[in-house]
Amino acid sequence: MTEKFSFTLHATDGKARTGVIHTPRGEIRTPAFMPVGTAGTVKAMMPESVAATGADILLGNTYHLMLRPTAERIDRLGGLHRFMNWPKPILTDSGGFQVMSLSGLRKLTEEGVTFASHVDGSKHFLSPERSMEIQRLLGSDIVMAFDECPALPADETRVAESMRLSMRWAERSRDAFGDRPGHALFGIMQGGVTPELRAESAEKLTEIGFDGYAVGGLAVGEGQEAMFGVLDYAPGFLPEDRPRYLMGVGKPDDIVGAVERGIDMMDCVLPSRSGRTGQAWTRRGQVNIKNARHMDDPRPLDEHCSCPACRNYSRAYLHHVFRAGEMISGMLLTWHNLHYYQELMQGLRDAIAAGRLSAFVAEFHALRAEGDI
Ligand SMILES: CNc1nc2cc3c(=O)[nH]c(N)nc3c(CCc3ccccc3)c2[nH]1
Ligand SMILES: [Zn+2]
Repeated sequence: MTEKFSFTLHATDGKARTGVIHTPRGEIRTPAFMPVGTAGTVKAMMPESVAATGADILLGNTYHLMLRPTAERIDRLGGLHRFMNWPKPILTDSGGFQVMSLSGLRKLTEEGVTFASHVDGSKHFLSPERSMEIQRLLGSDIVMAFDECPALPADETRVAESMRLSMRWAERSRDAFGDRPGHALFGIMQGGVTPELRAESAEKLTEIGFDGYAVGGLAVGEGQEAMFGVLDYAPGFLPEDRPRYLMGVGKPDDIVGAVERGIDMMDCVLPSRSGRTGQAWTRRGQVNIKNARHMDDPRPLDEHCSCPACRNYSRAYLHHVFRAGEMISGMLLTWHNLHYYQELMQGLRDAIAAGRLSAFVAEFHALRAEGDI
């Protein structure tokens, strides 16, 4: 068990890397997929079940938790790990992204952002300093700098101004974070789809110095082609001995493409959110279990999958409980999707370690039929 935060690279295959992030609360195998536990829970999952899928770390949200039950209350109750019964590492976002996408009535200044809670309309304020304090009260192991992610489409001038504000906020985040052994602070690169702006952002972050670096400002509607276009160069602008975290990504083929381009960590609500709507992700593509053609199908979702949903239930049963609106439906599909995502990550880690990533990626695409299976 280590008392400090460090990243060990074990192998590379092209631009792809595999390694381990060491934290006092445990190891994170990379490339890693991090399930999102927004309000202190991965929806429809017990923490033990999330751990059983193979997740080494999960995400919490400063924005949601500061509104309800508040960071001060969670601190008084022993911190977020104790509160939500998840003893392994937790990464929390800094809140700015969620303010812009969720809250009402906002005012953005150099100082920070004031906004109305989407829960009860009450007024709140976030700044680099306040975000660092909230994430410290929550006790998260990996803290994200407070940034601004511009809504797309945005013209280059707006993207440049927003990125430069985020870089000034990154410096204030670093200063406010202070020296916290065993806890990490990650900077977030912005700059839209403009290489020069991405380079300027990476330079500034590297100069300030962070324990890890996120590629922000993507997965906001730009589409996979534009996202991969940025990922063809942006990760390479970041220090290669530190973890690189692509925020908000994504579908299985987004994840494979991001890992090929040098990304080490990813998060997405997709496997849990789509699981609750009956959308299953499998090695052969997507299954919409609510489709009538599954009504009499005795086969499992995926005969190769070892998750509880695939081991113990038929497509017919899953179809039935979704149609009947039974709670077990979201539980089983979420478990399956998170299990599938973790199996995909294990496959990527093994392939990179064995120097056979291109063969793995070719097989990944060959197996995936288009549309519903
Ligand atoms: C879905 N697409 C998506 N693009 C993102 C861009 C950014 C960005 O540029 N800056 C920050 N700070 N966060 C972003 C997020 C939220 C990721 C998250 C959610 C929940 C918990 C912990 C972390 C994004 N999510
Ligand atoms: Zn399964």
